[in-house]
Amino acid sequence: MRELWQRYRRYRSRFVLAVVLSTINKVADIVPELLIGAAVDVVVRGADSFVGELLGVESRHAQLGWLAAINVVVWIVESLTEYAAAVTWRGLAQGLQHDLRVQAYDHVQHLDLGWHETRPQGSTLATLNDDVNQLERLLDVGIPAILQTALNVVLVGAVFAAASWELTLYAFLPIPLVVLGSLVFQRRLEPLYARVRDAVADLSGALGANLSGIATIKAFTAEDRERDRVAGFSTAYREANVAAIRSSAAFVPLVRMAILAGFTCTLLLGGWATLNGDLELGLYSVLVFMTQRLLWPMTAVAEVLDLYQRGRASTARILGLLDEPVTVPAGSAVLARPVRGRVELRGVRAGYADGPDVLHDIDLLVPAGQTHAIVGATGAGKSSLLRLVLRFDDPRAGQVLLDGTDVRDLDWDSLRGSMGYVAQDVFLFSGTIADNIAYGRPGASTEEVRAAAAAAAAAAFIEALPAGYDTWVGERGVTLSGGQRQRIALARALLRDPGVLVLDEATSAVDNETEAAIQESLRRAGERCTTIVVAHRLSTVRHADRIWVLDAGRIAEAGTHAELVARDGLYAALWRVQTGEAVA
Ligand SMILES: Nc1ncnc2c1ncn2[C@@H]1O[C@H](COP(=O)(O)OP(=O)(O)OP(=O)(O)O)[C@@H](O)[C@H]1O
Repeated sequence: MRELWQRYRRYRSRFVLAVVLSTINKVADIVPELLIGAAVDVVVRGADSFVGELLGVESRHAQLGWLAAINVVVWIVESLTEYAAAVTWRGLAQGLQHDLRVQAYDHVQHLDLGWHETRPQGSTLATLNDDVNQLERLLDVGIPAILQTALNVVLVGAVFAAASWELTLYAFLPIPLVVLGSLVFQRRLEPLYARVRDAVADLSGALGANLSGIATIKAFTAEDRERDRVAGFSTAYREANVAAIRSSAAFVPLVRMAILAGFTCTLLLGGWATLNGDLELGLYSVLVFMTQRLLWPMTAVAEVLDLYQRGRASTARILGLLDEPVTVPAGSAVLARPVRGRVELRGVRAGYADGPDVLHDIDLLVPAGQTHAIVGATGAGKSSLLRLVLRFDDPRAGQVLLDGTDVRDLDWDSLRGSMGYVAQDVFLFSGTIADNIAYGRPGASTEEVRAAAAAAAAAAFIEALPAGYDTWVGERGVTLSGGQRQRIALARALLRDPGVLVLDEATSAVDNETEAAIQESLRRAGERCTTIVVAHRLSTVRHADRIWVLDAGRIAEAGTHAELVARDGLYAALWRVQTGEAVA
């Protein structure tokens, strides 16, 4: 909470305003009870009553009239401040939750790809959604309730103290008990709620993953198994909640017993004091009412505590997410545009997390404007190499350079802004085909989008669709075939007019004829940009200026297609297998 207070300074004034409004509201809320006492006092003591002496009015009727008038004013003030306080607290809660969510999301976007790959998506989603909502509830309901309870104690305490020190002592007797109980419960509840939050993250993680993999689940008739697995996570969530509820629910009866003691003392001792003439009847009635007002809200303390603990656990998770370090931070160097597109890897060694090296001693140069291919067996490290060029990861040793500058020194706009990338598994956003192509360069004209589609050999199939470029494609482009999606992704990359085009199996799902068409337009586009292609199908890359053959993370050989075939090494063997000249 302290961290929130420090991070979000701009909300402080609104917070203070909300506190002031709630305070006025609480004062106005207590006054009518004082007025009851004053009314009793008027009826019993007439001209000598407190109100009569205060206002200098003798008639009981007139005194009661004054009380009624004051009552009306107080009620109006109470209603207005109630409204204003609610709007302010809610505005604060909404504003803060919005800021936190957007900030946390933005931070998550900047976390390196490795972080995303090792953390279940659902868990991040749970933090961005549920945890932020939980915090909103704490600010919206919890904090005002805590404040109201505290104000209650202070204001009612003041009235009691003015009336009788003895009674104050008895009426307030339960409060230390309640506070002590709260502290004990809070300590017990904290780990329970942390468990609830973890359980909900696991549950959404499983749900998210299963929905993404629904086709696989169906294909393996794993529906029952998956239902049981989700049920397992749901059970863990339920049990975590039940444990927390059991503890927090035990709190209310404890508070009730404490209240009973306080109330009985005020009722009895106050009554006896009134009978003995030590306490005015009006004051006695006020005190009895006030004890109720003081003590009953204490039963809600448990609920508020509940909210507070949940809110705290959630806040810890959100702030934890915000504190995740960005391990691949942007540099600040800016490249002159247009970039030339010279890509070089010098003595690069790379791997993932704590795992072994997957690339060793890579020295590779792609001169500006050339098309180079990277081939090799599956798992040889081709995609890992491309990831270094895009700087999704940093190498463990060595350097990756673009136009002679270490990519670690470049700002994202210079580095990724000058690259066009088509990933192995294409991701299309929910939107039209035109939107998806234009994603490569927001603000591109319709003509430019169409030209890019033509260059990716996608124009014909798009125009044959009933809605053409306005065809809606789902989040994963589910309404399109694999080859169609690849071509849209290619158009999206080409529209950027990139200095370096990075293609990871970008045409693996299209037929030979379409691939030939794409090759042709890439050759034309390639005149302007450097192209780095990863492909299994060697016919895709045979015209490349240079082909690098990776074997178990090392460069085994390099050269043109003709050179490599003549060399009769690894590439030649692969080529023979693929062209059917050799039987593997
Ligand atoms: N995100 C990752 N985290 C950890 N290890 C990874 C990750 N991606 C790849 N690897 C490992 O790195 C090695 C090289 O994988 P990479 O994907 O670069 O190979 P590839 O040549 O592109 O294979 P393919 O042709 O099958 O796409 C493999 O042993 C793989 O297990």
